[in-house]
Amino acid sequence: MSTVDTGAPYDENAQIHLGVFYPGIGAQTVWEDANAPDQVATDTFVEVAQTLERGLFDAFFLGDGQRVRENRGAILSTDIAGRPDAIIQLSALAAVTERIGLVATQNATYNLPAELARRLASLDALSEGRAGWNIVTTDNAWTGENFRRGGWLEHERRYERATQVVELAKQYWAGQKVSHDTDLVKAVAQSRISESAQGRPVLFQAGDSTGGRDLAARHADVVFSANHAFDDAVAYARDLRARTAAFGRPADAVKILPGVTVVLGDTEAEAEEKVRWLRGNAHNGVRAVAFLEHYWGKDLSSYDPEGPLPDIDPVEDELDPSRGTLAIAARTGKLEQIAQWRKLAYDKGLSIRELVLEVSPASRFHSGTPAAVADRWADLVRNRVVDGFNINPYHVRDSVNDLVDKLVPALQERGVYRTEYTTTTLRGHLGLDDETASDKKAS
Ligand SMILES: Cc1cc2nc3c(=O)[nH]c(=O)nc-3n(C[C@H](O)[C@H](O)[C@H](O)COP(=O)(O)O)c2cc1C
Repeated sequence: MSTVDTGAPYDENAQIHLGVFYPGIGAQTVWEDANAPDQVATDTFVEVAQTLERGLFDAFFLGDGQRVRENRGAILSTDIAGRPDAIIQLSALAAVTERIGLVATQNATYNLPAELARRLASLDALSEGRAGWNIVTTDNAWTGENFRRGGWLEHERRYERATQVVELAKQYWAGQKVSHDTDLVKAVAQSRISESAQGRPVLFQAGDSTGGRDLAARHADVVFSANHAFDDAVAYARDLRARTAAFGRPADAVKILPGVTVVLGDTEAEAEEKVRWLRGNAHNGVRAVAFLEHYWGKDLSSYDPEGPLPDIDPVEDELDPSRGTLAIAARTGKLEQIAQWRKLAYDKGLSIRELVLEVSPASRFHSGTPAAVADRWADLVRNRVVDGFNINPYHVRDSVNDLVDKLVPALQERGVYRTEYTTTTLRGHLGLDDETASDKKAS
């Protein structure tokens, strides 16, 4: 029995829900490996989705980046360029899969509600009720420059707009007549979208601030959470469930799936060795200097990655929050952040590369033997700390195969994971209530 207070009761029969995600941008996946397929080819994602369906996964999930990050006028070396639009890519996958859910990340800052609702409903119809929308607000001004003619919305305004866009999408999906006119969104008319096998797309949410959590608590079915470490995950579950109850919903109405990278080995030592290799790969010398350049806003290529941190100060425009280079909490304190890094590097005698390895967010590894990871996860879902995980494979082929062939059987042995699909829709796989009726009442 549980002694952990997560805001939901211990459940001996809890089942784990699994998704696999690929970020729209970023360097969490090793694409350069000789055995890794092409990072944008349709065939690659057909292979992944079909493998995951064999592993009875709830969902295949794509992140979105409408403009890749830049560093000194060039695409940041860690970013993937040329990834197709998630909804279009998932529509192709709908044709070659039968059961797995298909979740598209789409931002609520730059999309128009009627058009977005229609595209998502189209994916839902094509896939016969397997679509999901991961609602994000997108925190950088580079994307803004491609839309809104260079305009950019402040953090709180982005969540105001996102709330309006989601509420409008729900109205369109419920077949309501829409009439909405604010300084952020104008929308009129009735949509001709028909209901899918699951009523409407499942709503995921990603974004960890108060505004993000409230949006999830109010409207989401699932949250793609950033809180994977045990204490953070417990605190997050309690917080989200209190917010959800405050919006008049059952406290645990929103499924919590943190993003993690799973590294499996036949022994603990082998798994640890793989983690070391992966971290080193993600933050080799060139990437470590590029990481710092992103904060300094200056060409640091003359600095030796194995040497000390630059002793020069960052340029002013990189301090502007609209640059989106830092997590929101750290944005106001860039100089302070750099001062902290200098102290850390000095105290521990770290080089640029070692420091970046130490402070970068690429540490959400859940690693070990399949049995050890399955034991840990069974404990977490039964204690209701999480409802499952959204896994970012570190390698397109090898790590996806490992999940399906090694981790899934270990979870099944522990009775926390399905042995066949018993439902046909994403809403069904996730065990979510049909909220379509309440959408209709609410609007
Ligand atoms: C786990 C996670 C995944 C995210 N994925 C995306 C993404 O694929 N595309 C995107 O534009 N923003 C993505 N975001 C960024 C959010 O949309 C948001 O802009 C950012 O987290 C800042 O908001 P916050 O302060 O509420 O966290 C993601 C955020 C989180 C926490």
